[in-house]
Amino acid sequence: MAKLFEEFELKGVHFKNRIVMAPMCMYQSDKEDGHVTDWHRVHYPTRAVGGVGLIITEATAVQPIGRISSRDLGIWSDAHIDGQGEIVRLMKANGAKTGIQLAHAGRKATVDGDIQAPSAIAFNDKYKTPKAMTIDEIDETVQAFQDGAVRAKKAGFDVIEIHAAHGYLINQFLSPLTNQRTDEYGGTSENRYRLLGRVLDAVNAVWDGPLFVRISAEDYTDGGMTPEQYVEMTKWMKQQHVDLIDVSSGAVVPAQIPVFPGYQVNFAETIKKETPIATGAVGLITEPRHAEEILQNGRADFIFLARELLRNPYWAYTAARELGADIEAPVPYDRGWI
Ligand SMILES: Cc1cc2nc3c(=O)[nH]c(=O)nc-3n(C[C@H](O)[C@H](O)[C@H](O)COP(=O)(O)O)c2cc1C
Repeated sequence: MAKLFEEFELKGVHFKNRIVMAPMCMYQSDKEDGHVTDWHRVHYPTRAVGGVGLIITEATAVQPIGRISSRDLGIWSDAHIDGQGEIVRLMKANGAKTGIQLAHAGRKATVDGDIQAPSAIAFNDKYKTPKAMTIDEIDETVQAFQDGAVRAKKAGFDVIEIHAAHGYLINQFLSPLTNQRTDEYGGTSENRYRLLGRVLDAVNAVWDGPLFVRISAEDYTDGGMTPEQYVEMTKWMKQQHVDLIDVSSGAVVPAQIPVFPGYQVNFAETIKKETPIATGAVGLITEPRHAEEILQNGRADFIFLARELLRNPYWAYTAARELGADIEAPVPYDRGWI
């Protein structure tokens, strides 16, 4: 049996295969209110019908000030629970486990008004210069992640992923390139980790399901973070009951990224072996045999796919045929999936 179709369990949640839909912003909320729309109601359950084991929905803002765009999904108010619950129900009804990525954009927010970050440094000249966060604002943000987790639980999600990658707020604290604070949130790796550590504690207090963290393992810039440096932090994450590190890279500062099939897999492998902890490999993985190689060689535990699932929501079916795995078709598709 192909490993891609082997089951997996984390904290009592059973995954039917190792195929994960990576979070992808759709920017399809109406009226800047962060609510789910028909687009989400069609887009996400379609991937469930297509056989994806776990669907992690897009970066979902825990505070309006932390939106990447004004059309991001939100979970900053109780009014968001019903809409999120509806897409969870539709995904589950079609056989997938469900995850939400809790997010705050920090200095990469493109909303009206002031934006926040660890330090008052703009990403580039196209972005606003953020205000350096006060301790009170940090406290409010930690609380917002906890409130978001409570709402995600009420909506019925199986997995919470904390977005600590791609140069968004938590990542801005983790990397010395973006964090030039001189208080207890900046300087040493312990201090730069403090915001993520507090967010994980706050989420753990209200959440006992599988907990993932997405990191940018490599900043591709001198003086920035590397996978080896992240090993120290992923050990701390493991102590804080994190079950899986979703290993992405880049976007912390403008940098040239060498991109090729599987370009981030080595980072997932380093984190997995050195921590050790379960990892997700992501980034230009499109071929079933490539996915199988990564799993069989013990380089990661889950395969996260993003753009390939935009092209082919039935990738799991395609992969099963190619790898000779026998997977259950949705009953109405039985005559087609043979
Ligand atoms: C349209 C689009 C939206 C994305 N939005 C998010 C997001 O909300 N959160 C996130 O962590 N990554 C996001 N990403 C990055 C993907 O999750 C993934 O890491 C990246 O596309 C590389 O994987 P791929 O080669 O399979 O597409 C996005 C990517 C795309 C193409």
